[in-house]
Amino acid sequence: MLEVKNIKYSYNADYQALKGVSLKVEKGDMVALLGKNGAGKSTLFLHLNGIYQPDEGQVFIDGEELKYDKKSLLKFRQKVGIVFQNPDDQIFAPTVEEDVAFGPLNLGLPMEEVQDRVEEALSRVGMSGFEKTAPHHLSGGQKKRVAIAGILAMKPEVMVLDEPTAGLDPQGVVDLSILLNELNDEGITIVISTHEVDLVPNYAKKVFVLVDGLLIAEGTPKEIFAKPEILEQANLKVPIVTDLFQQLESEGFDMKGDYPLTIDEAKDKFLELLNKN
Ligand SMILES: Nc1ncnc2c1ncn2[C@@H]1O[C@H](COP(=O)(O)OP(=O)(O)OP(=O)(O)O)[C@@H](O)[C@H]1O
Repeated sequence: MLEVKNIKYSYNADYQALKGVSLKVEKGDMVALLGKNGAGKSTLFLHLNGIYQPDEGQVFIDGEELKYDKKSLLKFRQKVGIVFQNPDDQIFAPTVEEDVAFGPLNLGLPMEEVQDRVEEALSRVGMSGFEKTAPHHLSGGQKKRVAIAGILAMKPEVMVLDEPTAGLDPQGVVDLSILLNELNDEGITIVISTHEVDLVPNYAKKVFVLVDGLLIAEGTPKEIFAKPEILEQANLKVPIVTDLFQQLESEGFDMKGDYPLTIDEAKDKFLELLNKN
């Protein structure tokens, strides 16, 4: 439903940040975009609702091409909401509630509906009670939650989150993973960029790997984390539990090529190995 075709983008004449990226995200999917610092993840995301216009290539939603006139952009942005890497780039209103209300008000929704959406969005990110607070009095993690609420209040079909866990405390990371899984279960398509490989298998059905402005691989987390050459090229590591089982294999445990990616999978594998010995 969200499709990018051969996007090229240069910030200046001698540096091309995206060198021809194509990808498709199916409706209802939850995907992760992995890549080292400077790979082009944010640049790609800023194309997904027309903040950047590519030098070449196109972006489509539900088969409809994004044009860069006001009407097309507005329509596209109702469907695709982006949570920026830095919440200070997103939050600008004098109070939290005004900030979260900004998008729904711009859609021309009645005041009562706007208030309901603001209340619900703040509650879902654990920020009820901060309605009247000035955003610059919030911590980094709290600002991130408000930025997410602002996009949630728009009720988008697709949510794009650029490193959403950066700046969150450990419980905040768990809460966000749960929220994203809930939103995905409710039918929202989710695209996330991250460096946190330990979390990826907990939510991503599919992973894309970006290296120097080019996608070099796509597949399930199992497929991607089983390819050391891809991980090395992208400066990525396997999840820590996978690393543990790879080390156990070198101590003589037979993994049959199947390495756990999550704590739950690791627990099952341990029990299986213990029962055999
Ligand atoms: N506004 C800009 N002007 C010039 N170059 C830029 C600009 N923004 C990004 N770049 C360059 O484009 C490349 C891709 O940057 P981008 O921010 O998309 O990477 P990223 O994968 O999101 O990195 P990170 O993981 O560090 O957030 C980098 O080499 C970066 O220096």
